[in-house]
Amino acid sequence: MTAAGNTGGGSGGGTSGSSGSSGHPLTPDSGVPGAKTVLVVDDEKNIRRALELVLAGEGYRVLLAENAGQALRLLGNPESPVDLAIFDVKLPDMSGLDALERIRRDEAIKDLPIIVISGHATVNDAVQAIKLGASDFFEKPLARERVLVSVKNVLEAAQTRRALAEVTRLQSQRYEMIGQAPAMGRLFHDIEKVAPTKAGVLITGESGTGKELISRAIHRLSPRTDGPFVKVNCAAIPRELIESELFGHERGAFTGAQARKRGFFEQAHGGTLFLDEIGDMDLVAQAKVLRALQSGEISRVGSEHVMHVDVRVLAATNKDLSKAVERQTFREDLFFRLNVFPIRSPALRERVEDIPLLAAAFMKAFARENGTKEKPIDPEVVRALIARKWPGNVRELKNVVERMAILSGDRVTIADLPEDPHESPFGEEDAPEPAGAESPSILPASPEGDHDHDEHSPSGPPPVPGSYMTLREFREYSERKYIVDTLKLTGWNISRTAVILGVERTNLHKKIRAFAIKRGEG
Ligand SMILES: Nc1ncnc2c1ncn2[C@@H]1O[C@H](COP(=O)(O)OP(=O)(O)OP(=O)(O)O)[C@@H](O)[C@H]1O
Repeated sequence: MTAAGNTGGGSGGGTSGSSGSSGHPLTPDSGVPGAKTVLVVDDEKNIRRALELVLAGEGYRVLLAENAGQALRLLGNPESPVDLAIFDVKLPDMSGLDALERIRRDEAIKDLPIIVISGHATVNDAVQAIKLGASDFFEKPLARERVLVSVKNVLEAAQTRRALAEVTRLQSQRYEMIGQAPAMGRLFHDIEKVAPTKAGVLITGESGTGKELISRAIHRLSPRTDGPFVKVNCAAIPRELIESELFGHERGAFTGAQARKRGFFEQAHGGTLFLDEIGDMDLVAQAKVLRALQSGEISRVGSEHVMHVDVRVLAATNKDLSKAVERQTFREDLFFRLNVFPIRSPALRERVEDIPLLAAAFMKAFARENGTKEKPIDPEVVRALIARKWPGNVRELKNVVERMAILSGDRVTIADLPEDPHESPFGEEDAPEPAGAESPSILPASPEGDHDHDEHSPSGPPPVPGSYMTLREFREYSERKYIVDTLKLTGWNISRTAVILGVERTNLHKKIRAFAIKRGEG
């Protein structure tokens, strides 16, 4: 299809379906149930008309606008939601890119998928469009197949994003935790299985990975949900007080015991007791906890009276308790009692694909809690967040997002990102890989200097407007550069790079081979 080949009647600001263009092989059909609505914004009547025919012929409902103002009015109409917009760059009242920027700032339509088209594309336009989150960019004359494939792909991707967002919403509600990574799927599965039982659960994982949230989810989804949830931080209680804190005391039981006190076991009766940092509990207290768990009976310090308590105990630690058992600083019998059902809370670096979701959720929560406007986070920032190593895990990510929410202007840009305090002074290449993370794997470097790059090869010099590069060459150049930049950002780690780029690892390997990317280049 070329615009020049189509003439005729599409008037600006209308809906298709009435156009009976003679000679076109496909019949426009706006009456398909559930048809997706595409808004075409172009000041050239021929282009509007041509796109209308092609899209309506495939069963899309088509809206037309001849300038940005008209388009924004149509997009603002909640009665007639638009699923995808195709914007020309050059419009009479405002550039299509400025309109795109406006859309991205409008809460109601900010996620609208947009394809940008241009009659005289410059490299800058293409870069700007992609930066503003355009899903595709192509130049006129428009090829029919190219348009249809792009529209179909963009709509499908948007549908997948929406489905994922819905799953996230439901999961966040059920578990009050966010996570789409396979490791989180396994975790949610374990929570579902163990919650209805009375089994002891030992939750292990690094600091800030969500161990407390897991224990709360288990309690909430258990038959004890209406009972109390009592959290005890074993590391924070002085050794000489732990017994009276756990089991309570009678008035005058020891110096300073001025009133009778109920202990945590008693408070948790009918509910759940969460013993956090259990690895820090000393051996004397461990023996008492074990006895309470075995018999279900406790006595307050200074009392002979035995009380029966019905408590489910969950425990968490960021230490390796089996090692503590070997060193005899943790009782083996208590370890087995607690560890009936072990759950491991995955580190953030094992689920980097969750970082965009978590960052967006923390931004939303921060705005809600502080009564401020939710600020969009630039994709560049999200990519940089994914590339970090996060020894402090989700807690650290949350702190960074909140800090950026405070410091940034209207939107969070890369300038708002605080320096990474854990950055290796030796540079990313030499930085040690965290345990469990994949070691950098990249294709073997080809011998130095064995690639002759012609001026417009994808790895050639950076293009500037006027360098007479075709759009295809520009696309390849940009794609290659982006892959190399992302590899650098992740310390040449293929898995993380693949996650950031949203491609399969095997696909990334293919691209690396196709573009002859060498480890460490750039
Ligand atoms: N999957 C998640 N979704 C949303 N927020 C999370 C998630 N995991 C952790 N957080 C948030 O990160 C912070 C730390 O979580 P939490 O206290 O549960 O971690 P922890 O493993 O118990 O930490 P510690 O070992 O230091 O006690 C909290 O603010 C929590 O809300």
